[in-house]
Formats: sequence, C-alpha cells, structure tokens
Amino acid sequence: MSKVYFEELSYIEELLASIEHSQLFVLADENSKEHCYPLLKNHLEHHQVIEIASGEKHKTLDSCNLIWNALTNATADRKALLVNLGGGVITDIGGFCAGTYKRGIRFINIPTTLLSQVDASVGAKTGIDYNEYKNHIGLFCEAEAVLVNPIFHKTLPKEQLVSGYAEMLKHGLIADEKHWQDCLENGSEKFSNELIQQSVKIKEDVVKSDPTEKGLRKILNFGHTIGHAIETHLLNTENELLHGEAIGLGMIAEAYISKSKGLLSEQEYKLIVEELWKIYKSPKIEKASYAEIKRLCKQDKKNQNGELNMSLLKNIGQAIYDIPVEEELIDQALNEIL
Ligand SMILES: NC(=O)c1ccc[n+]([C@@H]2O[C@H](COP(=O)([O-])OP(=O)(O)OC[C@H]3O[C@@H](n4cnc5c(N)ncnc54)[C@H](O)[C@@H]3O)[C@@H](O)[C@H]2O)c1
Ligand SMILES: O=C(O)C(=O)C[C@@H](O)[C@H](O)[C@H](O)COP(=O)(O)O
Ligand SMILES: [Zn+2]
Repeated sequence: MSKVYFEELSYIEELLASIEHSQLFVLADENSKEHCYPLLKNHLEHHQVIEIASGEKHKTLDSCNLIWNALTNATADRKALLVNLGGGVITDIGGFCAGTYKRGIRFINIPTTLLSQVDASVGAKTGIDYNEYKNHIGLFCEAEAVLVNPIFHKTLPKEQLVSGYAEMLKHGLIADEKHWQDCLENGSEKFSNELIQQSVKIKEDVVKSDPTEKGLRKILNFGHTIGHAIETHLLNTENELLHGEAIGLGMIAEAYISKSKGLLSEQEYKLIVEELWKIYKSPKIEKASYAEIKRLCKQDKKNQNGELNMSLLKNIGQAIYDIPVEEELIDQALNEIL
C-alpha cells in the first residue's frame, strides 16, 4: 500500500525525483489553489495546474470530464504524473481520473484538510458520486505516495477540522480505545502530527489486512450507512452537512443500533453519544424524509442479496461487520438523532 510520509513539503522534490515521469500536473480546487498551492509550487518543476470547483456537489462526472479533457489537451501520456492537492473531494476524484485516464497514470496525494489527511488520501478508495449516490462509481487505486503536513490547517475553516475529527473518533471507536480517549482529550481545535499519525496508522492497519473490502475493512464504514444517506439527502439544500458532520450523526444512529441489538452495552452507548452530541448537531430533517433516507441506505455498498448490512460496535475500540439491520431499527435510530 502507498507509503504515507509525514515530512516537510520540500519532500515532494525527492518524491518527484524517485518517480520517472514525462509531464507533471497538479489538481486543485479554488481553495486549495489559493491557500495550499503557493506553499508547494516552488518545490515543483514545470507543471500544469488543473482546477475544478470545490465541494461535494462537484465530485461528479462533469468534473471528471474537465480533468480528462485537460490531460488530453496537454497530450499527457501514460508516464504523466498527477499531484492531487486538496481535501477528500480532490483525492477521491483525482485518484479516480488518474486511475482511468489511458487505463491509468500514477498520482501522489497531498491532502490539505484534516479529514483527507487522516482518512481520504490513505487506502486507495477513489471515486465520484453518481446521480444521487455517494462514491457510486470508483476504483481501488493506490497513490504512489501520500505526503501529510499539518501546515495546511492554518487556513482551514474551523468546521472543516470538526469534520475531520469525526473520522478520527471513528478510528478510535472501531479499533483503538486509547485513540478515542486521546482524541477526546485533544479536542477539535488543533491537531499534532503525532495524533494524525496515530489515526492514519489505525486506518493503514485495517486496509493492509483487507485492501479491497472483502471483510474487515468494512469496519472503517461504521457510521456511514446512515451518515452517507443523511449527507446525500441534505446535499444542495440550505441544511447541507460536511462529510464528517454527517458521519458524526451516523455514528450516533449506528451506536444506537449497536446497543439495540445487544452488541454494545448501555453504559458505553451513553458514553459515546454524550461525547458525540457535544460536537455534532441534530440535522434539519423532517420525519417525512425517513423513507427517502432508507431508500438511500439500500444503495450502500455493504449490502448483499437485498439485505441491509451495517458495521456496528461491540465495545469502544471494537467493531464488527456484516450485521443485517431491519428497517424499523433505522426509523428508531433516526428518531434518536432528530
Ligand atoms: N477515499 C476515502 O477513503 C475517503 C475517506 C473519507 C472521506 N472521503 C471523501 O472525502 C470527501 C470529504 O473530504 P473533505 O472533508 O476534505 O472535503 P473537501 O475536499 O470538500 O474539502 C473541504 C473544503 O476545504 C477546502 N480546503 C481544502 N484544503 C484547504 C486548506 N488547507 N485551507 C482552506 N481551505 C481548504 C476545500 O476547497 C473545500 O471547500 C467526501 O467526498 C468523502 O466522501 C473519502
Ligand atoms: O476507507 C474506507 O474503507 C472507508 O470506508 C472510509 C470512509 O471514511 C470513507 O468515507 C469512504 O469513502 C466510504 O466508502 P464507501 O465505500 O462507503 O463509499
Ligand atoms: Zn468517511
């Protein structure tokens, strides 16, 4: 799996020297171009910047067309190298476009949000949203390398840190009680390289054991069946949520389901939801939308043979996967978060 380097940004020079390439491209959105590209560009040789519009609503086929067109117009060949500079939207779509352009060119991820540093840039899941479904079209496709540096947090809006914090808490809940405690002690305002490294290590260990999500990797999806459905339901509305905000709520809902199924103790359930409610706010969703949310859950990639499967918690620090969940329990879980 890709190596994750916690190094100065100048380290990109070594990475580029070690990967033979014909042309260099940098993919950014308007925010990463404004705030992050100036920190990097002096370390890059001759290159072309490809810019797409920021945000989940642009993690689409239209943005792929823009990227594939830019590569084609520059006559990029199969030895071209793409640097994905941005948050999870950029690393997801950049990895997907690189993996499909001329059947695959190589790419490096330089994640610039907390969320993309601890989660999205690591583990080779790439893709785009399709119609209304999250990450519906995609590839498992490894970056050549991932370069992480918290210097990018300086320009990151506070709510983006809180969004990334959700995935760190998730890593603790599913696999490492100490990380959960360390994250709670740390709070959501400032993140050391050390805490980011801890979180990345948890994800790496899970991915290494099951790179293409045949089994154990599904635990990384805790909070995501309901979280993704809420995220999608509110996309393009005035109540839109960031990915991590939706996953924070998804984790509350799925912790409730874990408890209701007798997997998680009442005591640990209370501890978890008390902490998560300090951070994440109830979404603005009408009860009339429950059917729509359940319809979205039915497109989740963990489902099989018409059965809705979730990854749930047994303890703080231990998760299990492929647990069938009845629709009535999703209604009850939604009642808990509204
Ligand atoms: N592939 C995976 O394993 C994986 C894991 C988790 C999440 N994801 C995906 O990642 C996406 C969410 O990623 P995200 O939270 O990074 O969102 P994002 O990419 O939309 O970035 C959030 C916002 O921050 C801006 N930004 C980025 N870096 C900045 C900086 N340093 N300073 C100022 N602004 C900056 C972006 O332009 C954007 O407006 C979702 O699409 C989610 O599905 C993928
Ligand atoms: O890496 C994984 O595996 C994850 O599930 C990490 C999630 O945080 C991430 O949001 C991922 O993109 C979700 O994948 P999906 O398969 O549910 O689309
Ligand atoms: Zn996620």
